[in-house]
Amino acid sequence: MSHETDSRVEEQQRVDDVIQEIDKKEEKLYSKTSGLKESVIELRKNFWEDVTVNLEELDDVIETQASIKQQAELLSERERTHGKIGDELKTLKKLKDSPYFGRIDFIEDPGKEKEKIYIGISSLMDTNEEDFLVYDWRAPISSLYYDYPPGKAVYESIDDTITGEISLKRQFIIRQGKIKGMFDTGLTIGDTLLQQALGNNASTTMKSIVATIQREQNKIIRNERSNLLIVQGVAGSGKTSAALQRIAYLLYRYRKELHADNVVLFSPNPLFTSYIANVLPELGESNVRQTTFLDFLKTGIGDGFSIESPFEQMEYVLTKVGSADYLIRMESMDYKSSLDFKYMIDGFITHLEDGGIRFKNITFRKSVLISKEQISDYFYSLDSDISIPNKMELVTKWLLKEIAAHQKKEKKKDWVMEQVELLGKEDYLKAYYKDQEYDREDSGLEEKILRAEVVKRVFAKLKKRVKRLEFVNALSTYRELFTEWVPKEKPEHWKEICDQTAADLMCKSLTWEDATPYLYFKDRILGGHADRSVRHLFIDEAQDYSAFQFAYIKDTFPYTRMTLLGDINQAIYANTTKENPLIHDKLQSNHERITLTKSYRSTKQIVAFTKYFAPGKEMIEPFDREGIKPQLIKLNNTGKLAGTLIEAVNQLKRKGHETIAIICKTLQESEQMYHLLRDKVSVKQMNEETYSFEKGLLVLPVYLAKGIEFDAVLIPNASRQHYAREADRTLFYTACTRAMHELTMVTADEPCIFIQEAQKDKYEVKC
Ligand SMILES: Nc1ncnc2c1ncn2[C@@H]1O[C@H](COP(=O)(O)OP(=O)(O)OP(=O)(O)O)[C@@H](O)[C@H]1O
Repeated sequence: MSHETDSRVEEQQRVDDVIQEIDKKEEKLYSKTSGLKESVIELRKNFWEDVTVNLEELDDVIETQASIKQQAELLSERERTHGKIGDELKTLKKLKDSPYFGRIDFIEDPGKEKEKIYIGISSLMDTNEEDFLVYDWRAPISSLYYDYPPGKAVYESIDDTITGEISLKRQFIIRQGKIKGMFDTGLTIGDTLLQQALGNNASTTMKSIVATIQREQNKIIRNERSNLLIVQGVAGSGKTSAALQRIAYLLYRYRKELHADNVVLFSPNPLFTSYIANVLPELGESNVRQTTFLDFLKTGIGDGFSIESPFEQMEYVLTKVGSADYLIRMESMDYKSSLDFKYMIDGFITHLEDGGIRFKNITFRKSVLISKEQISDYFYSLDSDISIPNKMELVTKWLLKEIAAHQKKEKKKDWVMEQVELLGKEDYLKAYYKDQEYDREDSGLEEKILRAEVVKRVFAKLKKRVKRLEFVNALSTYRELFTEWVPKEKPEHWKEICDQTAADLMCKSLTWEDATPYLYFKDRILGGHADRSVRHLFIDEAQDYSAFQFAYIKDTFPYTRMTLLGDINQAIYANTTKENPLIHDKLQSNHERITLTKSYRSTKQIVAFTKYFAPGKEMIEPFDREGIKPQLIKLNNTGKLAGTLIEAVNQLKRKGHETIAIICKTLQESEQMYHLLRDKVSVKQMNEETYSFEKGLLVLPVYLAKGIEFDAVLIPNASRQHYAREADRTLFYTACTRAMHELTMVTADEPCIFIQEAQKDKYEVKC
C-alpha cells in the first residue's frame, strides 16, 4: 500500500468516526420520535374528544365533518413524519453496520484539491450538514467509481460534465463496523470483491450488487435518455440485478416526482417476485408494484373467465405432442402471437363500426327495462365519426338517464313499501340527514324519504354495472370473429382454428395465446384500462413475450418509459422470438439497446460448456471463477436413477452446497422425480403456486426456475429422447445455466444432441 494513502488503521479510525457520527444522529432522531410517538398515541386516544360531534342540524353535521377531517389530517401528518424518521433510522442502522464499500480520490480539473469520496448505500452528512461523510452510490460523482479505473475520468453532474483524475480506487468489506477486507484496485475493477461475492453459496433471495456493479451494468442503471431501453444479456449477466438497481437509481434521481407506485415490474412468476423482493428494501427503497403478466391480464379481463397460464400452455406444448388438434393448436398459437392477428382484430373492429357489437338487456326485477336491441339502435344511431369507446360513453350517459326515469316511476310501486319495512332506524336517520331535497312541512315526508332510499339503493347496483359497461357483450362479440366474420387475410387452417377458439370462448375459457388478444379487443371497444400513473415499466425475461403481447403493452402504456431485459437464448415459449424487440433491428429514435456478454453466475467451466449449445450465436464471456467441469453420469439402466441422484446430492451437500435443484423439462417429469425420491430423501417440489423456497433439495420444471439460481443443478434425464427437438434447446440451456457452482447431468441413454455439441474436454463423463 502506498504511503500517500491511508493505512488500514487510519481507515478503521475513519469508520469509527463515521459510526460515532451515526450514533449522534440516531440519538437525535430517537428523541424526536419518542415525542412524536407519544403525540400520535395521544392523538389517537383523544381523537373523539377533540372533535366536536353534533348531528342535530345540517350546519352542525358539516361542522362535525370538517372537524373530523382536520383531526385526521393532523394525525396522518404526524404518522407520516414518524414513518419518515423510522425509515431514516433503518438506513442509519444499515450504515452503522457497513457505512461504505468504496472510496475514490478525485482531483477535479483544473488542479483542484484532492477529494476523498466514500461511497455507500446512502449518503451521510457531517454534524454541520456541510460535507458528505458518505456519498450515496447513486450520486452523480459515484458513477466514477463504477466507470473508471485510476487515471483520467469524467462524470456528468446535474448540469455539467466534470473531468479530472482518479488517484486512488479502494474497496472495502465492512461488517459490524469493522473493516474485514480492503483492496486497492487497478485495471481489473472489483475483481477481488466480485470473486468473493460470486463464490458464496446461492441465496434463496436475491442480493443487491451495489458494491460491485460493473461498468456495462452501470450504463443500464443510469440510463436516462431512452424511452425504451432494451437489454439483451446472456444468462447470468446481471440483467435482473441491473434492473433492480436501476429502479433504485431512478427513485433516487427523480425522488421528487417518481414514487415506488409509479414503477411496475412484470416478472415471470410469483416465485421470482418473492425471490427479488428483498433487493429494493435492502437499498432503502420501497418495493415497486410487481406483477406477472398473467395477473395483469386477469385484472383487465375480469372475473368469470378461466385463463390458461403460460406454464399450462408450455406443459401442453411439451407433453401433448401427437394428441388430436395438437397441430392446429400450435398453428393457432403461432398466428395469435403475431402482429398479423392484431391486424385481423383491427379489421374486425372496423367492421364493428357499422354493426355487429352485441349488447345485453338491462333488466330490473326480472323484466327488461331497456332491451339489447334498443341499446344497439341507440349505439348505431350515433355519429359514425365518433370512436367506439366514446360512443360507449355516450350510451352510458343515455342509459343512466333512462334508468333515472325508471327509478322515479318505481318509487310509487308496492314492492318498495315491502322493502321499506325491512329498513332499520339507523337507515332512516341516515336517509333523513343525507337527503335534503324534501319539503319538511310535508306530512307524508317519512314514507317518501324511505321509498326514495330503497329505490336508490336497488338502482345503485344497476347504475354501477352500467358504468362498468356491463351492458356490452364483449365476449360474444369477440366470438363472432371466429364464427361469422370472414377476414381478408387468414392463416392456412383458419377454419379449424376458429372451431377450436369458438368452442373455448363458449365456456369462457381463454388459452394463453387468446388472453392478450381478447383483452386488446375488449380495450379497443370499451376503452383501455390503462393505468396512467405508471411512469416506468420494467419487463424481465422479455424474450418470453410474443409480438402481439409487446404491441399490446405498448398500446396500453403509450407514455410510459420502458426497460426490457431478456436473453434470446432462453426464449422457452413457442412463437415468442419472432418480431421480438430483443432481436429486432429497427429501433426508433429514443430507443437504445445494450448488450451484456459477460456471465457472472456460473463458474468458468460451466459457461465454457453451455456456450457450445447456446441457441444464439452471440459472444458469451465467462467471469474468471474456477470450479469443476460439468459432470455427465451415464447409467446402464434407469432402475439406478434414484440411487444415483441421491448419491450425487449427498456428495454435493458434503461439498457445502446448500441449494440443490433437480431441474426437469416439464411439470410431469418433475412430479415423477418427486415421487421417485420423496421417501428416500428430504425433497421439496415446486409448482406454479410456490411463492418462496428454502435451502435444501428442490425439484422443479425449468420454466419455474427462470431467473433464479442454485448452488448446484442436476438434470435427471439429459437423454437424446427427452431433449429431442431443436425447440428443446432453449429449455436445456436455461436449465444448465441456473447452476452457480456445479452442474450434473444424468442419462440412461445416449446424451442429448446439445451435450454432444460441446467439446469432449468441456465435461467429464462418469459411468
Ligand atoms: N456486478 C455484480 N456484482 C456481483 N454479483 C453480480 C453482478 N452482476 C451479476 N451478479 C450476480 O450474478 C448472478 C446472476 O445475476 P442475474 O440473476 O441478475 O442475471 P440475469 O442476467 O438476470 O440472469 P438470467 O437471465 O440467467 O436469469 C446473481 O447471483 C448476481 O448477484
